[in-house]
Amino acid sequence: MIHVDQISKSFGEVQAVKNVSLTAEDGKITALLGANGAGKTTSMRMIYALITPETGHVTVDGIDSKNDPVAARARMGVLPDARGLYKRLTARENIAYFGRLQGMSESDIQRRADELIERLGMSKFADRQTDGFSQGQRVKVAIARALVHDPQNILLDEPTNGLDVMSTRAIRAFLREEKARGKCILFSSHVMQEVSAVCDEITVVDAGVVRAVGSEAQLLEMSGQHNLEDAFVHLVTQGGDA
Ligand SMILES: Nc1ncnc2c1ncn2[C@@H]1O[C@H](COP(=O)(O)OP(=O)(O)OP(=O)(O)O)[C@@H](O)[C@H]1O
Repeated sequence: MIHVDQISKSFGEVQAVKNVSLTAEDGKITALLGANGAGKTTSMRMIYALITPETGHVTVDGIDSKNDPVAARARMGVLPDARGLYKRLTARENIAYFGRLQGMSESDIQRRADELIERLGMSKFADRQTDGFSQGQRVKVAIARALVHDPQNILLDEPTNGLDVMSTRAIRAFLREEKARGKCILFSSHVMQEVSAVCDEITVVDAGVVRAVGSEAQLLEMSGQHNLEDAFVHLVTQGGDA
């Protein structure tokens, strides 16, 4: 479970994130939904302890990430916005390398890599060097690598950005399976269809501020709209209340 309490971050004159709070529960998929520049990536980076918030704090399974960033990070698997892979390594070797960084045994790494390769539909390219991989292939490897240690909390920054329908569906199905296993999943997106398809809870951010929090049904009700896109536009232009 991830609890975010009033985090803020500025870059010079730009207040990228202002007092953002949210809770992502176990067994649920929670979205951070916002337009370009809304502050999603900055919020995610603070949540996964890559940058330090100027105000507020983040707890991951009750661990304060400012006090104990190493323990907090160990509880998370992160697909960051930059998905750099080691080009000379194969997909399987990229996954294994992360497993070693997590201190896993070789037998556990092998078992887990096999499982992730199968579940994410990577068998055909798992033993190829990742140099030249398509975007969808790269994202799958990056997800498998991030989740090699089977973390309780799964954080993904725009996971299906630029992916085709088959890759998008494979990732959605994977996230639903992880949710069924009781994992806490938090992802950022600007794609209404995506959020609508998989999310239980949605936090709407705009200009660094939380505009609304609720299920899709609740957001439709509070905005008086009939679909998430219209609700989103209404909430960010009318300034809905969290
Ligand atoms: N390193 C940085 N230096 C300066 N400004 C930054 C930096 N990182 C983010 N910002 C600014 O903070 C604001 C929020 O950016 P952020 O990347 O968090 O938005 P986002 O919601 O992830 O957007 P997108 O959907 O376009 O990726 C933007 O105005 C952006 O220009």
